[in-house]
Amino acid sequence: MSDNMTDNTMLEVRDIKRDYELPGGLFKPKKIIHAVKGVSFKLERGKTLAIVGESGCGKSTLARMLTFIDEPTGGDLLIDNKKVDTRPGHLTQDMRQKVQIVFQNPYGSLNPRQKIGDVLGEPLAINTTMSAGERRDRASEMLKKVGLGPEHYNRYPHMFSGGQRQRIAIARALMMNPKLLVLDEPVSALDLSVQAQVLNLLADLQDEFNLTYVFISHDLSVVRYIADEVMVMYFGEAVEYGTREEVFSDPKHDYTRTLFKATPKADIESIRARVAKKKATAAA
Ligand SMILES: Nc1ncnc2c1ncn2[C@@H]1O[C@H](COP(=O)(O)OP(=O)(O)OP(=O)(O)O)[C@@H](O)[C@H]1O
Repeated sequence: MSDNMTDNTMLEVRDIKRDYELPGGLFKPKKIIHAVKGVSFKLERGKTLAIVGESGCGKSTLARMLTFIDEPTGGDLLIDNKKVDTRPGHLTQDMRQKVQIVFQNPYGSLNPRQKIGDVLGEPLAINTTMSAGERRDRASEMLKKVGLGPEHYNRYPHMFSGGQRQRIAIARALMMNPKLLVLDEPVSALDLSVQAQVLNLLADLQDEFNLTYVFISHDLSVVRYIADEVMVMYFGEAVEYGTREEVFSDPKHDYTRTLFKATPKADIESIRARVAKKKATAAA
């Protein structure tokens, strides 16, 4: 048996880099920004890697490279044990479908004039030969999976709360049966109690579909709840990388210690308590 057949790795990133060139002017030389300076990690199927760090550390750039929005300037990206050809025009349809992204503010990406049922059916209309009836069934089924109902099918984005809109964005991301979800600050714009509900939903969907998550966040309380592994980024570099237990119980890097000190413990306890309470209610 080849290694690939036994390997449970969903995502492997080898020394990935992204530079941005800022054009110069008459008296100003052009400038290169090293947004991501060579990051490597491996993530197993069904697991969650949280990427933490303050604004500007390169988290979103990494997210954009993992989802093929930005082309890396160096390094390799392997998804499902296949090396991805990230050059424009070379990405296969199959690879594109395997990876989806959910952003912090789904409102920006939802067409205000499109009914939610059509929002969900669109990826199927573009990428499959499914009939309108089949698309409708699948969209309704997915609405149910994210905790919404058939009555929501014909409503417009403005008729939903922030938490519901994030559920819709998650549903849309799942329509093509992806294997990897990149979640870029998916709960940061939501109230704490709604955050807990959406995190719970993500955990349930992960179990049900064996999804692999890369979860970008600046919020350590959320990371502590959701992550199996944690990477801390600082000025484009991964300064810390390990299991959640390792990173939280024994942070190695000064930056991580400073980051942890800045997070009130009450936040962590409060989100854990809310999630536990929600789970208990659901089980009752
Ligand atoms: N398209 C771009 N052109 C030029 N520079 C960019 C571009 N995108 C990002 N950068 C720069 O790259 C660095 C990393 O940015 P990035 O958005 O990845 O950080 P981040 O950690 O996600 O921050 P935030 O949480 O604020 O989004 C920053 O210095 C940023 O200014």
